[in-house]
Amino acid sequence: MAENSLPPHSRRMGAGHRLSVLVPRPFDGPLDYRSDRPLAPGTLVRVPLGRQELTGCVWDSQPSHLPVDFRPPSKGRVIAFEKLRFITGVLEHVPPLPEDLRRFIDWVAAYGLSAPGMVLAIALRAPAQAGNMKPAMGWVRKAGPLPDSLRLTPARKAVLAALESRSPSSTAMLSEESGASAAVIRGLANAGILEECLMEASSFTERADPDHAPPILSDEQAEAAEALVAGVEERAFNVTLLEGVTGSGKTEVYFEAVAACLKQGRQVLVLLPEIVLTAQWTDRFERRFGIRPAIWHSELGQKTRRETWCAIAEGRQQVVVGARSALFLPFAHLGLVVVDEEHENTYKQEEGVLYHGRDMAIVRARLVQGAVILASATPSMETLVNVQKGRFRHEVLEARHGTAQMPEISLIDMKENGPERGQFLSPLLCESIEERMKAGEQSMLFLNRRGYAPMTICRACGHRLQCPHCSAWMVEHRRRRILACHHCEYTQPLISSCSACGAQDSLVPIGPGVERIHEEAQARFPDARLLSMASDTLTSPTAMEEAVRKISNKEVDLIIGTQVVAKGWHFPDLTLVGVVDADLGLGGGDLRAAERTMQLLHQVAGRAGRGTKPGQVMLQSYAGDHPVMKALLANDFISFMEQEAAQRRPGFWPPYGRLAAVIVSAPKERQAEELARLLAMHAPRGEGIQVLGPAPAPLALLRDRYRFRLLLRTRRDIALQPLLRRWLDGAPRKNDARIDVDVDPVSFM
Ligand SMILES: Nc1ncnc2c1ncn2[C@@H]1O[C@H](COP(=O)(O)OP(=O)(O)OP(=O)(O)O)[C@@H](O)[C@H]1O
Ligand SMILES: [Zn+2]
Repeated sequence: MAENSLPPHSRRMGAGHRLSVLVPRPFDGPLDYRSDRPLAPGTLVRVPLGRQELTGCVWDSQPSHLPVDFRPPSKGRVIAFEKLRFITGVLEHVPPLPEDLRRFIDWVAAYGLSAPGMVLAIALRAPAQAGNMKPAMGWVRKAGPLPDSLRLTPARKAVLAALESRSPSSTAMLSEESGASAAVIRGLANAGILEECLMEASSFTERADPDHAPPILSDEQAEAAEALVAGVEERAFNVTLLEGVTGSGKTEVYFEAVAACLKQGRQVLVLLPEIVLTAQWTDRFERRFGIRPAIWHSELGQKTRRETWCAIAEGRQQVVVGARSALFLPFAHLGLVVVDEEHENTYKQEEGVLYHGRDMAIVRARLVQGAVILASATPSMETLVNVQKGRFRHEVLEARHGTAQMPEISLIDMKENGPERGQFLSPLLCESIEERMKAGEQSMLFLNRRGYAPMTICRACGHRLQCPHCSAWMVEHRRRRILACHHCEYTQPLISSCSACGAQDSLVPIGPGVERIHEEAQARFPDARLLSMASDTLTSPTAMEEAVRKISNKEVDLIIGTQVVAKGWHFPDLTLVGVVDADLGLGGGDLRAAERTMQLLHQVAGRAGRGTKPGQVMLQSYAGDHPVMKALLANDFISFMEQEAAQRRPGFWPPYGRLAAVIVSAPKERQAEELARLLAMHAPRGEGIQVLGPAPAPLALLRDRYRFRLLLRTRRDIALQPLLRRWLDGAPRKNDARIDVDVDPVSFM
């Protein structure tokens, strides 16, 4: 190959080539290595770093692909070629990271001011473990287009034809299907027509059938589906909000767009806000398309993870459903991304590399000229504003599917009609549950709080049990017989005497968690069959599947759960939803507290009456006059969001302005505070730019670190990233003090 035709990432100099390699470590950009042959960008390589050896990726950062506003700083010192270390190996059998994924990684890093290597680490979680993978003996696929010079005997033709319908294939299967001998297959491999590959017997991927079992859509559904299909058929970037009341069939409708994408031979990614929802979703997918899709989330085993990763890179796996990290999969030809329940906060990654799954889904799709569908009954303010501005399209489903009606919502004023002391379920709510049980219908009690009681207090001295590492109360988990901090991993066994005054049996639980509601329900309805659903008791998709099965088979009368029960479930016999504490989310008063409470309560209310029987929702509240309660009772989401918008617009609060949180933390309070004050002194200034704080974070102590927060707020037309870079690059890096940046913060803790 002529020297000047080599790409710049592998320039030839002296003996070998200079390679740019991004490694999964928090550097500003890729590092330079030396290789004795040029390697294409995307190739996964093993490289030495200090005394370690890591898997990295040959990189081709092109800052010109990023908007000027958030280009990362250009690279500093160039190391002399002779001093570069050699790469130690190439992961020959692992597909390279495609260009659009590399650009996506650059984008996520630049937008969130994260180290690109740490973003790459998310994408490498599966293949990095594949370093030692060897091709499976006897598994083959076509190596590429057939050379013109190839002599095609009938036997060879038969082998290639058999591979059309099933690839990769084992030699034995191929020989059986084509009638050709193993020698013919070996001959093709020796001629370079077939290649051995990584696949194992279990990983043969079936094709989804877009016409397997299409539903009969209502007129309203058909119209929306048609628009979504058109979006896919454009083969250009576009975003549509599919807004439909709970139970309107949003899933069935966007399945039509999935079918259209499959017909084009392109891949589909569907994001769900909770892993536990995948079980019911994959069942529905299977009924519609005849096969199960690939599933992607953090709890997959290594083997499945590797196989799925390769199948997606090779384009064999057509549909993936998963958590936000699925955005970092190496799709060969992605055509459609669906973000179901787009308003959900769980799409925000809050640890490590911070990113918002919904927003990054849109970036990912734009890089591949794909379509995006955002589905929700209660779209986020961000999305609604994008619709208003004409950036997103909008399809609406106003009616529930079939004969199902929207549930009737009522409020129980706890000031007037509350329960007796020490209890949490009002007489009105209990009566309704009893009625439903008599009628053979199911009820659900919702309380967004895990454990038995959120706080434990000593009756003798007033001491409250607190986490020694965080400014948070210890939460009693009676079933597990522990006290747990919900902000760190600290737990301790239940104690019987006060840790402050030593008084015996003086500790009393304050307030309810789901476990306590379960206990109360058990006492009130001794004959009822109860089922608890909380994220700490139903941890795996399989446990969830079992719970769902029980509910669907009517082996349960009363479901008691935290927010996992609120999400997209469909239980036709569930007719009553009781919200134990409707005011719970309104405290704390962060920017989106009201919006979020509204969305959550609307969502949980939407579980009632989805079948033929009408549904009823009862909200226990002390704040009946609150706009959220009024909006829920009037079923008027639109006016509520308009009021919210009117409150946020003047102060340039998101989505009318931009926000980034800067969190300063240190093991000593004074250290953190000093650095935070210093930052405030050097804060960016200018018209439309404002810095709020520093103030102690609501979680002032977390994992033994004291925390202070600053908030940078700008007008929408001012980009945050360059301001943040200039501001924070100048900050002193002192001892153990740390500065974390959260662009577009969702949590204000
Ligand atoms: N056209 C249709 N034909 C047959 N069944 C349908 C049709 N549309 C919807 N359904 C069924 O109605 C139920 C509700 O639909 P779906 O779960 O898609 O609603 P949704 O809009 O996603 O609700 P939510 O926002 O509450 O999750 C499902 O069981 C679904 O299979
Ligand atoms: Zn803690």
